[in-house]
Amino acid sequence: MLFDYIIVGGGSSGCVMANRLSANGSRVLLIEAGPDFPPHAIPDDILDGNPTRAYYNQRYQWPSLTAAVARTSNRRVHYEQARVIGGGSSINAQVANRGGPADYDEWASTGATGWDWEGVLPYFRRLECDLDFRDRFHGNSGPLPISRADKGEWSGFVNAVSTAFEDENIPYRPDFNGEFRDGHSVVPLTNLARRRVSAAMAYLPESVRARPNLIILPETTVVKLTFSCRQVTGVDTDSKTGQLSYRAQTVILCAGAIHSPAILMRSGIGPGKALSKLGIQVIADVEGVGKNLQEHAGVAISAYLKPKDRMLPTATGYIQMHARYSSGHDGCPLTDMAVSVLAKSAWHPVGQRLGTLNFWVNRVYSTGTVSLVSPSHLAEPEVNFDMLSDERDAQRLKSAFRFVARLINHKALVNIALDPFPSTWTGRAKRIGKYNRLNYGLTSLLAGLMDSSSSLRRSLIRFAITDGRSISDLLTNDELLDRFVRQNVFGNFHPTSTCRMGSAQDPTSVTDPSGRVHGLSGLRIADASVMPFCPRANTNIPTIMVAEKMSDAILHEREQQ
Ligand SMILES: Cc1cc2nc3c(=O)[nH]c(=O)nc-3n(C[C@H](O)[C@H](O)[C@H](O)COP(=O)(O)OP(=O)(O)OC[C@H]3O[C@@H](n4cnc5c(N)ncnc54)[C@H](O)[C@@H]3O)c2cc1C
Repeated sequence: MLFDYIIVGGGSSGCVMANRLSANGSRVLLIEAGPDFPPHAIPDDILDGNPTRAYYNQRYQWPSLTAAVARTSNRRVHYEQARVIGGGSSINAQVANRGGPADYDEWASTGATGWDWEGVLPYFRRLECDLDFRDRFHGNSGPLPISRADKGEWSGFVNAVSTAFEDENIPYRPDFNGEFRDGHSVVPLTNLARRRVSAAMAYLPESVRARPNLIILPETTVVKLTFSCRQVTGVDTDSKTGQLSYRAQTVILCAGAIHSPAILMRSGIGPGKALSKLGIQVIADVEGVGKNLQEHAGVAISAYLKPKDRMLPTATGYIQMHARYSSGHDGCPLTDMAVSVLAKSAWHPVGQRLGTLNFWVNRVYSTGTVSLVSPSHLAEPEVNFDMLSDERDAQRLKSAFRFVARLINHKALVNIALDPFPSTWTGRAKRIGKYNRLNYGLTSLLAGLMDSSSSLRRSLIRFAITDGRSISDLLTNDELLDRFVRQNVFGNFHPTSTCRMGSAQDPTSVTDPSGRVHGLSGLRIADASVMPFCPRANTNIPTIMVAEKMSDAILHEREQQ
């Protein structure tokens, strides 16, 4: 069968595309490497309003994907990327930030014509059904519900952080998706009645799945694209049942910022020399494929909370507050930094006792790469983030550490956030964050010891939770702080920009502003990889906006033909 569209990847962007492009009768094939869960069979950990169980469930991830984080630390870690219908939106923390007008105006100024704020706002409105705000910034009839936990649910810890922010001139702003200045707020969530709503749930309900012109093919990996000269004609796939090819007039890559460039390169589209070295026949020498990789680089400070200041078991989510502020560093824009405030740091008993200020550089300048080590689809691409390689990012993350250390010692917090310590979401914290009985047992034991005496707690924090460094050690020794941030920096699972949009004259760009890959026909990209740079927001809602706008452009062009 010849499809009108093959969509590769059923993640945040792919679900949008499948819905919008199949609405007018076009024949659409959606191919997803991971499992599909129709609305009546969604696993409980995906539905959970508290995302920490789904976060680290290996069943929903690419198991062998690793990444080098920062050049100076030689650290290569498992990098969580979704492999399940709904993609990142099925396992993410459900935070629904948009980023601000300046992000998109800058996108447009770098060659993504039409992607300025006025150009993207209609699509932010179209994707959402905001349950709290009705004004020109918000949509109230889109597929994706966005709601905010009640401020009254804030724990004692989060209320005290709010007081500290107010004293730092970072005031409370009720609507983070409508006010774009420095401030702190309740977190907007892709969440309805305390349950997750993924892109799959929002865009692929039973009514859409029932369309006879839409086929969803789960547990099937796209190996590479097929061509006739420079015209893409379809895809080769691999699954448990064998290798099959499918044909379409247009293939749309929605495989995310790590796997879309990998599929391109396996197919011969990318940096010619590097592909030739691997024995891959070069179809189009597009230097920008896999370059310009960005992520929000961050570290964290955590503290032990007294029982009365912890999150109530009945409260929604686990990130209760989000803040943005301006670093004031030379050459950096306003609201370039972000802090998310976790009223509990993980699902387990230790996590329930720890509050965390997770802070990151929200407008990053460092860039990394995705490259191939083998032409085989069975080998994951090599991911090098090179976080903090741009000195502005390193300096701002260090300043942020000093700022958050001051915040946690604010008078409103000193009797609430006890024994604060530098923390990171890496190594030990990640291993113990996996949802299983052994980790529950271990953390129950550790939690009991932490509660039993303050001196024992301090020793445990110093020697079992951290690597022995205290906040004051890092504040008094810049070299130590520098080493700490470079060795412990981690992203927020927000990879973007490896196939960035731009003009055909720009050698770093891969697609035009409608997602068409330069120099080829029948091929588009419509996921987080096309973003010219990572916006000042968690990336799920911006990605869904990208797919909404791209699908509109495709349908519009089809109408004109
Ligand atoms: C653990 C985690 C937490 C996050 N937290 C947040 C948050 O709270 N808020 C927020 O805004 N953002 C968050 N994000 C980021 C956000 O979810 C992503 O930016 C967004 O999902 C990206 O959408 P995408 O469509 O580009 O890619 P994805 O959603 O990753 O979708 C890509 C899909 O393509 C499939 N695929 C890849 N290669 C192939 C192939 N060869 N063949 C077939 N299928 C393939 C994958 O299996 C996947 O399902 C988080 C992400 C993760 C992983």
